[in-house]
Amino acid sequence: MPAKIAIIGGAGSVGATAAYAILLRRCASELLLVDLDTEKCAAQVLDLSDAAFLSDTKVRMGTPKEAGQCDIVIITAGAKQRPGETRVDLIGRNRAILSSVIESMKPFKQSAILLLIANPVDVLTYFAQKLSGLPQSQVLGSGTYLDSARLRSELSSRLEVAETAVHAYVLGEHGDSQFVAWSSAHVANTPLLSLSAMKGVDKKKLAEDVKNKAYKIIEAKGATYFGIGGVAASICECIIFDLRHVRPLSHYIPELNVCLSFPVVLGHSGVRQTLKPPLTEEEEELLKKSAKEMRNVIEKYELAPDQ
Ligand SMILES: NC(=O)C1=CN([C@@H]2O[C@H](COP(=O)(O)OP(=O)(O)OC[C@H]3O[C@@H](n4cnc5c(N)ncnc54)[C@H](O)[C@@H]3O)[C@@H](O)[C@H]2O)C=CC1
Ligand SMILES: CC(=O)C(=O)O
Repeated sequence: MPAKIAIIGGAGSVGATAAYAILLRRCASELLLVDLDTEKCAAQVLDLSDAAFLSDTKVRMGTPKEAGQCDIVIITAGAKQRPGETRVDLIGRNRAILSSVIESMKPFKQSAILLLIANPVDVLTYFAQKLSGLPQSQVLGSGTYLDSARLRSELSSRLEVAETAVHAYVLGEHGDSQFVAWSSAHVANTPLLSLSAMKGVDKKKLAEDVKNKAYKIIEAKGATYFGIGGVAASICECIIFDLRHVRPLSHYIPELNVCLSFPVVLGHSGVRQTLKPPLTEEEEELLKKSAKEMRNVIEKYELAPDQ
């Protein structure tokens, strides 16, 4: 299995945790960590080498040019939220970092998949599509995969059903304008909202708790990284083994002219198909609102010089 994965921002908490998860899932032959902080990056490689006995993956430090020739390039480089900051508050800093890392990696291997994780992930996915010149289907963001995992975990414990049987998605922005597609959520084809275990559940509060989970973690420990590390490894596995799993990921939606999350079929060539679930009128309104917020940020930063 000759797949090569690079992580730009690999010395950071998310990059190193993603590296560890990828190593444990044995989905790459070679894993390259790239970071401006070369001293810390070298130390992360050394630390990860202590776990190498669990895996066949070779982990080493790499250059941006080498990363551009990898099968998957994960971008975690960027500032993280301080307590109280939103993801969108990071756009000025992270848009500039994104431009510089993409330029430094060019030319890309033609079939490379770019996986955006740095925040605000939907807007950065949109800009990465423009800046990289790669086909839109090959540039995707982790989007609401993490939020949907948080939702399913919460529902699974309330319903006392395994998470894999709970089909429920958080859609839209990976951020404050996200919403839960309650109307299409189901367990074994039984609409979720008709289940007796859902009676008395405050759906609004549950959705707010899911939305605010990152804020709660950041407030107490400064960053989130285990969940997203697992999400990154799962996305890589799906791409490398052409698994065609359906996952809610950020990708370009032509009719909205933004990147945000709907479920997609994910395979070796990236996003193969968008599967937009049926939405109620109210959910359609929430979707439009989320897209509008993304578009406003894009328009503000589209022509702005890097700062
Ligand atoms: N999409 C998601 O669900 C999640 C996204 N994140 C985002 O991931 C990003 C990274 O978070 P952490 O790893 O906690 O931050 P961190 O501060 O631990 O790591 C960021 C790394 O990026 C590196 N970096 C900065 N500029 C660079 C450049 N030009 N080239 C190469 N490396 C560069 C830094 O040296 C640092 O090692 C943040 O934007 C955060 O908001 C975090 C958790 C979940
Ligand atoms: C930080 C972030 O985006 C998250 O944990 O959802």
